[in-house]
Order: sequence, then structure tokens, then C-alpha cells
Amino acid sequence: MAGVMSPRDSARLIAETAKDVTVDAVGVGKVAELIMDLVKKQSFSVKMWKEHELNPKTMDKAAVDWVFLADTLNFSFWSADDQKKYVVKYGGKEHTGYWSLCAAINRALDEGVKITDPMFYANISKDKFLEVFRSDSDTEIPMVDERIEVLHEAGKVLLESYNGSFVNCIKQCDKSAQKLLQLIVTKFPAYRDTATYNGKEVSFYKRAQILIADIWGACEGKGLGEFTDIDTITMFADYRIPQALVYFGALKYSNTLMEKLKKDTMMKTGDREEVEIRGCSIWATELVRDEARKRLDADPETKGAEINAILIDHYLWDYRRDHADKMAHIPFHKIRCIYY
Ligand SMILES: Nc1nc2c(c(CN[C@H]3C=C[C@H](O)[C@@H]3O)cn2[C@@H]2O[C@H](COP(=O)(O)O)[C@@H](O)[C@H]2O)c(=O)[nH]1
Repeated sequence: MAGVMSPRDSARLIAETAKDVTVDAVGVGKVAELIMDLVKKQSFSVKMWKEHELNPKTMDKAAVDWVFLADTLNFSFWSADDQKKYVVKYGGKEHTGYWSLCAAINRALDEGVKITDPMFYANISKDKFLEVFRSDSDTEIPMVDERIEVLHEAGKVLLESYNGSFVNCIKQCDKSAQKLLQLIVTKFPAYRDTATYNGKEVSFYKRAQILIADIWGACEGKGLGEFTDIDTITMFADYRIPQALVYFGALKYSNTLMEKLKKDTMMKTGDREEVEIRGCSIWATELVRDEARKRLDADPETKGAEINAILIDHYLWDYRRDHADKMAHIPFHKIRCIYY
């Protein structure tokens, strides 16, 4: 987008001028150390993505259509009351948060509903949406109206300009993640995740970047998922990674901000504190990547090992999920928006 700073440059600028959030070098080193251990155990690669039971296993158009639908709806799963969560039962398990979305998509496909086909969702009615994404608890999925709107928008763009599949967007971008990123944020307005900060147009592009990363993961970096510049994708500025970064000490909040977060103060898109949390999270993850890279290359055993901001992000996100209790005392910022 013309006149908009890249997520990496935005993150550096925000981290340099933020008032209520700071990136801490000692904490960054701690996370880098953690990543090193994982790389040594060889449990750190693009193949991790498909290990999740709900993620698609094929590496074809069906997988890309699934990922595009999931990431078009991949926002705002938190609930104000922990006892009232949107829940989807699938594969004999109860899924919440982001995984409830994936479970609902898979449940629909099993029921013969062509939910990943834009012909189906470009004009989906509210009744049909609520049937497909029905809850197995008393709490329905948050932001129903906004989710229907973004489905209509994305479905129409795919049908009008890309012959009904995101595969055709990928094919126009010569295996460049940055070209695909620009196509997504230009053609699909709901993915245009930007803000104004100190008079500058900054970007986070969280869903656009995770869409590219999920296609890279689903296809194990090959075929439709092959991107020559995938390492230029940054961490995805959601509301969970900051919790993990604060937990490990890589991110620090001022007392004022911490008090606000503990009181569940609602934020709005573009609030200075929201921009500082998101920008500093991206920057902290960039520094973790650089530090881990340095340490990996200093050790003949791990020199040149595969590592990038995507893999670090997924590790931190999965870690937060798997250790939710340990991090429950660290508040996450509350916001209702379609960007993350
Ligand atoms: N930064 C980042 N944000 C991510 C993800 C994912 C799912 N990725 C999975 C697929 C492969 C990976 O290995 C992950 O297992 C969802 N989200 C965001 O989190 C929030 C929901 O969180 P909770 O309430 O706990 O379910 C919401 O904003 C959603 O948009 C990620 O990977 N990174």
C-alpha cells in the first residue's frame, strides 16, 4: 500500500518511541535460548503446522481454500467471561478459541456443506452462517455480523477477480510473499490492518501475513506454498503472543498500562497503547529471531538451521495455549475488531 510503512519498519519505529511498552533484551535472550533448544531437538520446522489435528493434511487447492476461509475469519475469539466460551465439539473433543473456528469448518465439510467455496459464502445468510458456525455451548461465536460481512467481501472479490479461488492470487505473485501480501491488503479491504502512529501510517497486516504463513505451512513450503522471501514475514500481532512475551520478560508494560489491562479496559483499533503492544510484540520477535540466528550459526551443530519469525510465533502461540494457566495472571488487551 502506497505511503504505508511495512510491518517490520512500523515495529521498529513503534518500539523506539513507545511510552507504555518496552522490549527487554534479557527476555529476548531467554526466548532465543528456548528456540535454540527446540532447534537442537529438531522439533522446529515448517512441518509443525500440519501436526495440528484440525489443520488440513492435503497440500492442494482444497487446503488453500480452507486456509483462506479460516484466516478470513481468524479474529476475536476471546470471551469476557471465561465460563461463557464459544465451543465446537469435533473429533470427540470440545474446541474453544481459534480452534473452535477450525472445528466448525471441518464439521461443516463433514456434513457436506461447501463452506470453503466462495460460491457458498459470498452471499451466505445469517441463518445459514449461524447453522454452520453453531455453538455447542450457550455462547455463540463473537462478532457474527462482522464475520458475515468479511465473508461476503472476500467471496465476491474471489469470484469477480480470481476465478473463485485464492490459488489464483498465489499464482499471480511469482512465489513472492511480499507481492502476495500487497495483493491481499490491496484487494481484500478487511485484511488492511493499519493504524496512524505519531503521524505515520503503520501496518501490522496480521491476518494477511498469517494467511501467507498458513499456506506456507499447509504446503510445507513447496508447490502453492513455496515463497522465496518467506523469511520477510513478521510475527502476527494478535492478543495472545504479547501475553507470552510478557511472561518470558521480552516485553514489559508500564504500571499504568498493566493496571488498565487488569481492569479489562476495552481498547479501540488505533489506540496508542494498542499500537504500542502490537508494534513492540513484532519488534521483540524480530530481535528473538536475530538473536537465535546468531546463536544457531555460532554452533556447528545447528549452523544454518531453519528459523524465522513465523516458526517463533507459532511456538509462542502454541506454548501460550498449552500453558494458559501459567499465563492467566498476565492480562491480554481487550478489543473487538476484525483484524486479529
Ligand atoms: N500470532 C498468532 N496468532 C494466532 C495464531 C493462531 C492459530 N495458529 C495455529 C496454526 C498453526 C500454529 O502452529 C498455531 O497452532 C490464531 N491466532 C490468533 O490468536 C487469537 C486466538 O487465540 P485463542 O483465544 O488462544 O484461541 C486470535 O487473535 C487469532 O487470530 C498463531 O499461530 N499466531
